[in-house]
Amino acid sequence: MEPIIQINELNKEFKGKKIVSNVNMTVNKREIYGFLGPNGAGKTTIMKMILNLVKPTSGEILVLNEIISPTSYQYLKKVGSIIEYPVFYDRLTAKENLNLHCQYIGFPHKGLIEEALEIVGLKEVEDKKIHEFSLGMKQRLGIARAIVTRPEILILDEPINGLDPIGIKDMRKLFLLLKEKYEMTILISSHIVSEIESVADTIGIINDGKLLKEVRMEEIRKENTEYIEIDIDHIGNAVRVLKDQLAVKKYEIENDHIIRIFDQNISQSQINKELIINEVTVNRIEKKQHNLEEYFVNLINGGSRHE
Ligand SMILES: Nc1ncnc2c1ncn2[C@@H]1O[C@H](COP(=O)(O)OP(=O)(O)OP(=O)(O)O)[C@@H](O)[C@H]1O
Repeated sequence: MEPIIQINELNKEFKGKKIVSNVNMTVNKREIYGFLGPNGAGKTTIMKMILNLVKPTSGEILVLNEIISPTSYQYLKKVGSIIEYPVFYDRLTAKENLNLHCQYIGFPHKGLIEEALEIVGLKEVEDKKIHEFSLGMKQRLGIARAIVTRPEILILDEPINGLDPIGIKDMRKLFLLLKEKYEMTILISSHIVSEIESVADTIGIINDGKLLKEVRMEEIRKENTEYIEIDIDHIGNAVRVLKDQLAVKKYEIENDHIIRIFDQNISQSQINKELIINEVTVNRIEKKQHNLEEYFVNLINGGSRHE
């Protein structure tokens, strides 16, 4: 894996208030990096620092092996982005908007405009005025604008926010196309796990300006496939039995009566039997599937997982 964005010990303060704290992050070439965190976690601020729109208080950002300084701008030719909501001229058509953008940035290859519209699925409506566009169409046009120069890196701030289920599905397809066919590296922020769970290769989970975890999706899928959830009366006794009699190693205490067991080599019936023998009342025992949503919520809330 080849790092394409590398962030080291990044900090940002606004008027003495820490917004980003000691963030270390690596986005690898040709991956989709899902940047997950609740509203106000600091995602946009970090994206703006990568794009040199906001200056870090301290720390280092490397993009395509170049250390970003306040005067770096050449690298931006290789980076496309949508930060916050994409804005267009409402009375102009989709194509006219992209034409204007290319003139503005001095990009001469007009042929690529048609191609960008084709890629995002807006070729047929290129002559429609923007005020007739839906939110999903505007988001796709934003992406067309961001990819018209064929950047190596695409930075998208909440591109799925507010879209309907079909719009979300189309967007996911588009991300995969851009990664696979056009070999782009994509950094996407979101506060809704399910929006990017299926397309992300890596996720970085951020809360309160701190990167809590950076992990490959395949690891999460492997780690969190199935678990057994038990509802018991006596948490202390149950934990003792699980550890001493069954050598359970990976478990999580959800609350004062629910435990989740992640060890894959211990069966539901073994657990049930051992708890009953040891006089722990089992109210419920069942197999469940862990999903990223729970993983995310658990991390944000500082869950009590034992390994
Ligand atoms: N220019 C600024 N001056 C002061 N505070 C700021 C500024 N920009 C951002 N902040 C604050 O920094 C924090 C992080 O904001 P940021 O927009 O980076 O979060 P986010 O994770 O992108 O959330 P959202 O999805 O709501 O945009 C917020 O508390 C915000 O109010």
